[in-house]
Amino acid sequence: MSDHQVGKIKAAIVGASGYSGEELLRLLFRHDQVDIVCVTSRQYAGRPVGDVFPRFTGLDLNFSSPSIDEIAESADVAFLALPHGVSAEFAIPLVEKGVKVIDISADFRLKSTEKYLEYYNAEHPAPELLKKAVYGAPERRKEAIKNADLVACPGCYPTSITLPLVPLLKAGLISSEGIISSSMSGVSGAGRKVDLPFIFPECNESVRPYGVVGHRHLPEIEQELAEAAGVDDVAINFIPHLVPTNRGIHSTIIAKLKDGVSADQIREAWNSSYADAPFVRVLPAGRLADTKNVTLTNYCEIACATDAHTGNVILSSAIDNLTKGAAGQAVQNMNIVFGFDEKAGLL
Ligand SMILES: NC(=O)C1=CN([C@@H]2O[C@H](COP(=O)(O)OP(=O)(O)OC[C@H]3O[C@@H](n4cnc5c(N)ncnc54)[C@H](OP(=O)(O)O)[C@@H]3O)[C@@H](O)[C@H]2O)C=CC1
Ligand SMILES: CC(=O)N[C@@H](CCC(=O)OP(=O)(O)O)C(=O)O
Repeated sequence: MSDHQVGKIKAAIVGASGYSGEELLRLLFRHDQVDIVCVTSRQYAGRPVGDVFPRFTGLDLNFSSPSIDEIAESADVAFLALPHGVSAEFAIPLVEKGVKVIDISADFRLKSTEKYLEYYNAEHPAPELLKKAVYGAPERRKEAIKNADLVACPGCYPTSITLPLVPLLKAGLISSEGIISSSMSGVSGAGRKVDLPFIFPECNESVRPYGVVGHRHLPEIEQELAEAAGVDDVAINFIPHLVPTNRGIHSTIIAKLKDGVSADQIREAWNSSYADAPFVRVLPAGRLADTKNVTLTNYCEIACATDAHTGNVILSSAIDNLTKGAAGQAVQNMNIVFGFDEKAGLL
């Protein structure tokens, strides 16, 4: 038994005043094996957490703005809930100082530095560290995550798209060509900031696509699908939409079925791939996924319908973008890294 299985670990939440940070607070406060020792925010440093998030009123914890050395001295694990680019600045020294890093940003998700430059308009800040980072999809990388010093948590849209598609590509039930995902996200996906297109009157009573060509999640999704299909490249259409809800992502994915493949075979492939995946819920025939059934949970529900008319399968998946799409998956990864029950703090 490792030391961590007998005692509590100390966690820092870096970027705790944002939406992913708030969700980490909610989940880690109720985690029996974790003590939150440090919650960072530049703008709210010195103020009680309950001042900024009234639902935490009464908790004896203040925001602070410590140096990276101070974070490393106080914590066994650091969750980075920071904008991409900034996250790497923290990850590099923290990993060097032996702190386990669970990064929620996009900085270490892409294996290709060329793709990072193309989609994030910046040279990758730490190509050497990128080689050590493990893409933290617990359903397919659990063994690698166990030994990781740096876990790159998958993006929210990519989580909702890869969970239904990967087992089907691996089993050769669908073609890797011509996949389309039309996905919808609640407004918290854009972060906790004041920005005109995201204020209430602009989003309410509105459904709008954005980033329909070349969204920054595209190379991440394609990287994971190509690996599953066992090919060098996969090209998909990914069409995100902003919808007037606070939380939740729904993806409707269309893929070409291989000859003779039935909906039952699709569900069988999912059930067998996800037999040991506590947070994937395969829905029975006749049901499709619904964000309201996963809100504030770490579940991803997946469902399918086959269409004999076109020979396509229509996949439907739903997650809470802040839980399975961000903080919940991060806690799931922390549980795996430290040898805790994968579900701890998440049910
Ligand atoms: N929202 C979502 O649904 C998802 C978000 N993510 C990713 O998680 C990360 C956080 O996202 P989200 O919670 O939405 O973001 P928010 O904008 O809500 O919060 C960002 C946090 O980072 C802190 N911060 C910003 N700039 C700096 C800086 N230069 N130095 C130190 N701290 C800084 C802010 O605190 P302060 O300004 O007070 O210092 C704040 O706590 C991003 O990389 C995002 O892409 C991933 C999956 C889903
Ligand atoms: C609604 C909205 O704006 N969503 C964000 C994605 C959410 C997010 O932060 O993406 P990561 O998972 O990469 O961190 C976007 O489209 O860029």
